[in-house]
Amino acid sequence: MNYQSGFGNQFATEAVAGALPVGRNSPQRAPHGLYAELISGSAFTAPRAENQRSWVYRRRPSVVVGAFTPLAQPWLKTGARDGIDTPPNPLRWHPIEVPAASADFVEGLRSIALNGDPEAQTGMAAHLALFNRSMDKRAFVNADGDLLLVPQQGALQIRTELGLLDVKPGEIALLPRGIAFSIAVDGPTRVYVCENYGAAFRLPELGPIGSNGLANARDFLAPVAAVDDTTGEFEIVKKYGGALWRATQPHSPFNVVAWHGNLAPLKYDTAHFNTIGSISFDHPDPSIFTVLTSPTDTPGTANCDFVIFPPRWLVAEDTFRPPWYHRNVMSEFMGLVYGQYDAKPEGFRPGGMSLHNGMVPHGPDTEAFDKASNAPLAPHKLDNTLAFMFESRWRFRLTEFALNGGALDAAYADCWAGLKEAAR
Ligand SMILES: O=C(O)Cc1cc(O)ccc1O
Ligand SMILES: [Fe+2]
Repeated sequence: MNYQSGFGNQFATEAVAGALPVGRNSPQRAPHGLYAELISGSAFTAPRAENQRSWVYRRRPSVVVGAFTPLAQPWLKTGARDGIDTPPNPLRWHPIEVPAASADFVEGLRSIALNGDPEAQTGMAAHLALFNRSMDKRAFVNADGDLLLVPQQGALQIRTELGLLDVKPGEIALLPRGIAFSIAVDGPTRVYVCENYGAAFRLPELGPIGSNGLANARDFLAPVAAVDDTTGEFEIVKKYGGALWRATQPHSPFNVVAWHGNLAPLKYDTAHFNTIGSISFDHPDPSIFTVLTSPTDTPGTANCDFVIFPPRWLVAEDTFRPPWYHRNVMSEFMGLVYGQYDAKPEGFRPGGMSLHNGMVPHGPDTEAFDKASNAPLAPHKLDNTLAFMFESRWRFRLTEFALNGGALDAAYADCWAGLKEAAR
């Protein structure tokens, strides 16, 4: 696979020599008779640092498509309005198996936790995608939000309008809103999905960390142009205002021969994350593990932070090293790609999920507490592990599927029952 590197870079790529106009975006006649089309990911007048747009040069413009009609997908929910009243308990789910019945990415989406409202361009959703079939002559366009895919089981071959991305567990994909894509898989596949209705994800500020560290811009990879010249009818599935719609068109939507700009799908390998931690004492706030952030208008208060807990050394002296007991104003949806999470060594399983909504107390289970309270404080490597968190300023409301679909761990709170009262 061939990629171009750099978060937010101004990329330029052509699958056919000479297809990209030089020195202008919209010549009177684009090269090779292609159509020039602009896709903007920010308001025209957004500040330069946040301005995102790409020019695509395609065999036919996207406007050549039939009328959209409703498409039922009863498991896919949108915004706080589609959630149900959610108890202020710590919540955890066992891994949900990929059903044997044939399903592609769109059919396999199962919404779990919701907040905000895409009409107001605020909030996010956490979904699972449980599927086993490749999308065939079918593309998905999400106009409601950007998608952040965190594959947990099975690799993804993603074809987008701008080219191809191969993404396997341990890596993530960021698919901007409004850009068509299609996903091919080899077998049963489980993906955690963050649908971000708010401001586009960006790299966090580094403050005193300096000019390097955490996720480095150059490790984000964008595709090169890869035109799909297959003929015949294509189905376009569009998520628009919380509903799915379908239309057909007589050609592939992946008919882009060349493109340039900084609005692009990206992949990132979390193995490249430069993890920073305490080299003196105390367990730091998990914000040091932020890979990407979707800010709100309130400084430092994210619509969504994507945070990872990667392999790392623990060396802090006279310190309880796992997370402390806490309750936070922010809401925390977590998943586990592989290995063990130090606060919950047994009950939180790869493919599982947890939700600790704003001001819901949580922290290490009894086993983790006892172990960490008595462990010799030699340097210790937390290895072969990758947990992550979608952290939001907005409380999550669960779907009926999440709360009553059978995967909820009814005994979760028991993991703290063994914590003894301190002597009086
Ligand atoms: O609750 C969790 O497991 C996530 C988390 C991890 C951490 O190291 C500190 C705070 C926090 O919310
Ligand atoms: Fe937490």
